[in-house]
Amino acid sequence: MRLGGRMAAAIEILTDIEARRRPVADALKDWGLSHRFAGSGDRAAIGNIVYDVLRRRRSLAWRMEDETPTAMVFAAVLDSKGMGIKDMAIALDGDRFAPQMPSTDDFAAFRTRELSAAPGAVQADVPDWLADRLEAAFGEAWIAEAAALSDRPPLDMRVNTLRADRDKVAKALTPFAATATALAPQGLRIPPIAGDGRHPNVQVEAGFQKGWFEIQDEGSQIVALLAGAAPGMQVLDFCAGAGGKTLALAASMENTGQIHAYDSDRQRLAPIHDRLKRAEVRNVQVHAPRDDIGELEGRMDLVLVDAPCTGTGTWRRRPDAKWRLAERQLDKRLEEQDAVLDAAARFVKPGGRLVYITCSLLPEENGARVAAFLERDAGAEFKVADAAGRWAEALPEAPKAYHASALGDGTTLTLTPRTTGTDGFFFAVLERR
Ligand SMILES: C[S@@+](CC[C@H](N)C(=O)[O-])C[C@H]1O[C@@H](n2cnc3c(N)ncnc32)[C@H](O)[C@@H]1O
Repeated sequence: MRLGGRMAAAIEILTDIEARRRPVADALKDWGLSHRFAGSGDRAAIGNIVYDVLRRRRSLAWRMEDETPTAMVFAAVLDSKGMGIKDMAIALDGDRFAPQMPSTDDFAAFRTRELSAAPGAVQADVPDWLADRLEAAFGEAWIAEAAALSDRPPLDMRVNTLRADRDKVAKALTPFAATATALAPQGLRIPPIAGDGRHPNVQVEAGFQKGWFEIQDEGSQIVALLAGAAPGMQVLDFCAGAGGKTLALAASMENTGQIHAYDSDRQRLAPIHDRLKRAEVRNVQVHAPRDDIGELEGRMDLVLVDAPCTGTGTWRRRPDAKWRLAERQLDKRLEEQDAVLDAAARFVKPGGRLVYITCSLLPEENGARVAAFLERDAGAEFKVADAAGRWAEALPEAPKAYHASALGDGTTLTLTPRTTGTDGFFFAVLERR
């Protein structure tokens, strides 16, 4: 397919997403199934256009003064290819599959408007209702912080030190030019895709099948490391889900001690079994949702709460979620976060730690939930520890790229694409007296 056909396909898919409120991955898959002539290069290029538009739909629409999929696709392709309007006209000339090129007048706004003149939420590419919250989180830098959530993401992997080391995995991944991550000691990164390509499917590599590495964002690797799981500990991963953090904790514990992996949703927990097997993790006991784990109460050195959240920190990878997020969903998440913190805290032994993590950047889901927990903690059994100090211990070589905030007696950390080059994460540690 030529550029015009790819753009037309992207317009069709975006129209479908909008009309039927479909998840982007489903819409792309369906398009692929009904257009089998399209090769993998075409699909990758079309997917990039669709994702680029979804990441920046507000700013693209503002610059075009037109929020139709056609206008946004033209603007996104001009940007990503660094192309002028004339060059675009030449590229589409004679291509019978190309969409109708907007007229010179239609491009008037695009040629003259400066994004810096747009309202903050447009520059930041976020829904209006989130602007105040992001400003509360990042102050003057909020627009730059939010805009960085619209960049294309890298592909990060965590080397499983139970099976391999970073040099060995980097060598096995030589064709993909994976390089060491800047902060996480066991991370490898394939940079964001420039142009039309796509990241390799590293899960078909022999090294992946042998459990040498997992796909895990560098931010997720860092917060798992900061949790401070050490060999011989008793650990409860209370929101284990598919086990991304569980696997990282098991490696930190060198397969010793015991991790109890629990989740209230059987479906989400399901993939953990295969992943544990592949990674040769032997210190994890998986507890199904209805299992009684009462006997673990008051006995854990470390309880990890990787809480259900709005996922605003992962918008680079899930841009459609940005536009679907509604205030009532945020409210629901806040209730779940309070419930999960209260439920998990019971398992921490005196002198043990309760770690609270989200992949959101909204203050209500982060510091405010920890503060609310402390208020409910009538006996003042828990206190906030110094998360910035934990970073210095766990990552002595790494620059202190995070945002730190004071809370109670301690500090909490926020990682963002702009500062740490990772997905957005929040990290707090509470110590039980
Ligand atoms: C952010 S995800 C966990 C991701 C996982 N830790 C990982 O690293 O792959 C949050 C999880 O919390 C679980 N969850 C929500 N409410 C819960 C509750 N009350 N008790 C336990 N788990 C809960 C959800 O089912 C979901 O799997």
